[in-house]
Amino acid sequence: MAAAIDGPTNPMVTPLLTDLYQFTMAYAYWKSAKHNDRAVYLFAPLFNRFTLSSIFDSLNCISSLHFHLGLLINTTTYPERSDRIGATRFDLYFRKNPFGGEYTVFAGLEECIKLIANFRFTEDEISFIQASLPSSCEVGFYDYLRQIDCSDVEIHAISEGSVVFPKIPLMRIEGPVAVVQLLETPLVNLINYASLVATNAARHRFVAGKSKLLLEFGLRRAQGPDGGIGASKYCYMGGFDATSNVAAGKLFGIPLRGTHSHAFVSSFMSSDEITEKSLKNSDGSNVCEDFVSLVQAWLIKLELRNLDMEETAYVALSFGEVHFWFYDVVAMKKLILYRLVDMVEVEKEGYDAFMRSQLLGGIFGETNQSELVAFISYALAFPKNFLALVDTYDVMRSGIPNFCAVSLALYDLGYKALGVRLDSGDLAYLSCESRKFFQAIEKEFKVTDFGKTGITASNDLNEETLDALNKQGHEIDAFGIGTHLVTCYAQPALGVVFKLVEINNQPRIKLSEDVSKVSIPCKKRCYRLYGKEGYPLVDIMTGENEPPPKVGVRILCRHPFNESKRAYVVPQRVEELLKCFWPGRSGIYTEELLPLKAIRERCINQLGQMRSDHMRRLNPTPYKVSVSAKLYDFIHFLWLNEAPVGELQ
Ligand SMILES: Nc1ncnc2c1ncn2[C@@H]1O[C@H](COP(=O)(O)OP(=O)(O)OP(=O)(O)O)[C@@H](O)[C@H]1O
Ligand SMILES: O=P(O)(O)OC[C@H]1O[C@H](OP(=O)(O)OP(=O)(O)O)[C@H](O)[C@@H]1O
Ligand SMILES: O=C(O)c1cccnc1
Ligand SMILES: [Mg+2]
Repeated sequence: MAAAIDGPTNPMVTPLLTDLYQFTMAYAYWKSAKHNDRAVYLFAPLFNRFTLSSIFDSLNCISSLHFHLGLLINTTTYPERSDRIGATRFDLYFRKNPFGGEYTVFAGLEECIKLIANFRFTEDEISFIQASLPSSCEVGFYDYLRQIDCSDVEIHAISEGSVVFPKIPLMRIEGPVAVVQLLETPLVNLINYASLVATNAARHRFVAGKSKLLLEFGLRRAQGPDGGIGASKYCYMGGFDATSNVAAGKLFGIPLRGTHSHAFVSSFMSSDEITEKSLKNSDGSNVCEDFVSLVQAWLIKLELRNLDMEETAYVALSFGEVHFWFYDVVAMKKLILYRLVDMVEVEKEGYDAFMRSQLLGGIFGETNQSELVAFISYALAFPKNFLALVDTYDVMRSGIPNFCAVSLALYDLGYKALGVRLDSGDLAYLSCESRKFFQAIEKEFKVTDFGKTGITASNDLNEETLDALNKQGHEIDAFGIGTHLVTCYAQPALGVVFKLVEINNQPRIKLSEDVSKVSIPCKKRCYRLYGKEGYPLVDIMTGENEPPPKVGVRILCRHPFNESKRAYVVPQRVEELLKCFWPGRSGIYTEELLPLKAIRERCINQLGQMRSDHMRRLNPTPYKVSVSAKLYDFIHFLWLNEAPVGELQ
């Protein structure tokens, strides 16, 4: 048995986190002594014995002997153990890939194992169940609940972070029927959103491209605290690089990233608010006593860069130690001059022209001074990590020049600014314009790599907008994505289901008018078959005791429900999908629960291995999910035997 496993991340995940009907069913199982029922209940009055026995001889889902005998062997109860003769088996799977895609990322397994490993009722919980069930329920049931745990339950599952497909069991849960029944709701709950949001993240990653930094910014818009924490964990698993969610950073070690908000920018009004203006050089060798003036000086220099150098008067300004010669003052606007005038000594010969120019206006004056002050304050607080939100007033007329002035001043002191965030407007256009501005500065002022200054974009981004941005061409390096990502706006739930596939070794099938809802019975083995080029070709389910597919040996893979769909596959690699993650009392080898980072790597690798036509957004090719010929025959035999024959009158 594995070492002690912590409880679920969310303390609300307890044995009570289930639907009432699981308790009423558990009571009814208990009342009819079926909760631990170990009978070999082999009864197939409608079955064609000859056919069934020949199918089962090889499939071995049920001992063929019993069918030869055609016996109803009556109930024998082994109340203390579930694994004597038979077991109850449920498959947890989904029927359709989300978001119109053809793949899903399996997530949430670790939390399931944490629940199972710690599954015990407290006295308080038992009292509550007792108060919630009809008073006619016998007290012996509560004694039964008192002693149950999951030591008799076995979990086989696909590794978390794997790319998975409809109908293939993600988990097989075996154990006493009453206990496993209680697990249905929490397990489905733990897998559903986790897999959905991990898939959503993977899809956003696919559109954004490998080289982009993806930041999950969804906490404020997530569906409650658990939605927010889960989103951060599973978006990271699905390929995001970092989160803004601090609690998730602490809980799971996810890298934290962030910028600042519009409120920070608009909270500043004047440079008087900056009381400490000094900033040390990055190497600590020197101190710039007035970083504010240095920035102001750079702003003026930047503005001049845009002006016609031939024109008008000559002015020389000096700000303390720093001297600038302006060949054009026409574009100087009132605002900035008013702000500067007390700091500026205008040399005699240029004075008149300088004052005249105040009235003329121009590009320079467009920058918003309170925004500049906000940027300066942020840079003084984080000189090594300066990143500015540049769309509070006007991106190109204010935010970008202000950012550049601050960054260039930082550069003078040996720091390199991280970049800007755009949070409104045409993100493609603004990113391209910003990039041009950065490149022009690199060229003109010989600032190494300034052209590569980072551009982060946010604002209601989703797969579609990422795709549109790609088509238009953009210069964005990082995307901050919230609402659409974490709420799974495009599809709010993944239809994960939990279906009984075998009880006491007897296969069960759930029929439906809708063929896609027919369950695949029996304890199964599942394999992924890889082709010559290294891509996964098909997933195949077989009966538990069928020989596994072999490398280089042709195997017939059949669509589980469509007779005409089948293909021979010669696998170059065979991977068994279901592994034991909770051995119950068998104590056999259990897969380790890997750290989140390792699961993320698995996820990224597996997504990278998929053939591109399965991954594309528009009309992706369905990945083939199949059954062996024997399992196919068995499913259909069982189907015919379970479905009543209609009568026409
Ligand atoms: N180039 C683009 N192509 C396609 N969609 C874009 C592009 N640029 C931005 N978008 C998207 O267009 C939408 C614009 O949102 P909205 O209409 O709220 O405007 P806004 O720029 O946010 O304005 P506001 O100043 O009111 O915040 C967002 O979802 C954004 O992601
Ligand atoms: O747009 P999302 O994908 O949800 O990304 C997160 C958003 O959250 C913040 O907005 P804020 O809460 O300030 O609201 P607003 O931008 O809608 O005004 C941020 O500026 C992003 O725009
Ligand atoms: O850090 C950010 O920029 C951020 C964080 C959460 C939401 N929006 C933006
Ligand atoms: Mg926004």
